Amino acid sequence: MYNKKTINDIDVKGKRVVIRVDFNTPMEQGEITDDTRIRGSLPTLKQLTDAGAKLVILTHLGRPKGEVKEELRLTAVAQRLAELIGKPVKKLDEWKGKAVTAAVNAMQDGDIIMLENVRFDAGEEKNDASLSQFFASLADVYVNDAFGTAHRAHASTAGIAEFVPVAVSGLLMEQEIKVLGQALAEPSHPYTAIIGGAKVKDKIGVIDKLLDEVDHLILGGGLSFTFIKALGYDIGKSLLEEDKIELAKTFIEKAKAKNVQLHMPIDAVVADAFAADANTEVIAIDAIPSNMMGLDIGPKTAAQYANVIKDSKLVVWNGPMGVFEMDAFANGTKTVAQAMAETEGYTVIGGGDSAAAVEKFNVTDKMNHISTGGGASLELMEGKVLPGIAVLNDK
Ligand SMILES: Nc1ncnc2c1ncn2[C@@H]1O[C@H](COP(=O)(O)OP(=O)(O)O)[C@@H](O)[C@H]1O
Ligand SMILES: O=C(OP(=O)(O)O)[C@H](O)COP(=O)(O)O
Repeated sequence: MYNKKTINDIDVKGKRVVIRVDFNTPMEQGEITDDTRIRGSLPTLKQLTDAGAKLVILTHLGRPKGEVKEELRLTAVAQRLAELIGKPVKKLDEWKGKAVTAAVNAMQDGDIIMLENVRFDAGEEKNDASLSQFFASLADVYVNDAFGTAHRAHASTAGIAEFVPVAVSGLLMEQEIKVLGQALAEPSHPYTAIIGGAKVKDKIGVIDKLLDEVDHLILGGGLSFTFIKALGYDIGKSLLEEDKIELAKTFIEKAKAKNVQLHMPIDAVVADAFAADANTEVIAIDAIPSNMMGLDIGPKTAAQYANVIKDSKLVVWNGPMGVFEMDAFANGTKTVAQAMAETEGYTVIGGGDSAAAVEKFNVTDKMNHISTGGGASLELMEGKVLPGIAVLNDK
């Protein structure tokens, strides 16, 4: 698949190493609720500072869309990293400009600086060349350890590599490519994929490829409502990606043609508001009232899904079954997580929120691989080129 140079192939002593990580951690009211992604890059960061690099860390948090959003500053993230790595992490309030250059120029070997959220700059997601060049001006070496963002061609994940002579992968990136590649190269059967969550636009495309591979496809979470709508049911105020309904219809047909068992919710927990204290009801999927929204799969659906998972030899899960962050809508995700913990099949979880769910339900240790990337792991499975990996130097 990929055979990229890593930090083990280079000497970093005294060098300015700009490293892109994915510290897009789930947060609630300014507090980090799951630090899996920070812990995931610790081995890379430790190895680099222990070797005497001057580490300049870049990451995004959330989707601020090119504007400074106070609640998406990296203060809490830098603080958590400092605790975990046991060294000071100097967090800057800017991501570019003279103050950043001056701070980097003043670094000693082994120092760590984190720049402010790179998505505060509109140039980041546009892969703007001048922003890439600015990031590159801070670097003797570029390292990409942001597997979770490797499917994005942004200034800090891809553009920068064009302007730095040495661009290598971090240890997390290397590990993710290896483990996912091995699990999916010759999948064991029955092979089950579970797709849920809220990023419908990003994730629906992978279903096409999955239908060529899997025996069972389980749909849940916000994504499933576009399919339920495609079947002709009323979904009330549930999450809908209107312009993907036709695509969903083609996938339902393809599943039939390919003899793939497509599992969709038969019941749902509906609510009158997107809130922890909303009025809720468990209802059959063909009876969602027009003023309610589906925020979790129902208990009958969850039990069915658990049975399929238990009989599978390989299960790949991306995207929660409901709004598990709120207890009223957590049961579907919890049942699926527990079934994943109990199955004898090989289990792969992908995505920041899915990893957080597994952690919340205390079954992290029971999973075979928890990928830090949701969309990225799906695109890797689809066989797409991931720009954040493609730009790195070959061995
Ligand atoms: N029925 C639903 N309606 C709205 N949001 C949902 C629903 N089910 C799940 N979600 C939300 O989806 C989010 C995770 O989606 P996504 O980012 O696609 O997953 P991941 O981070 O694991 O890749 C969670 O925060 C969860 O609250
Ligand atoms: O959380 C992420 O992806 P994921 O939800 O697919 O796991 C990554 O940080 C990428 O974020 P993005 O989907 O806003 O580009």
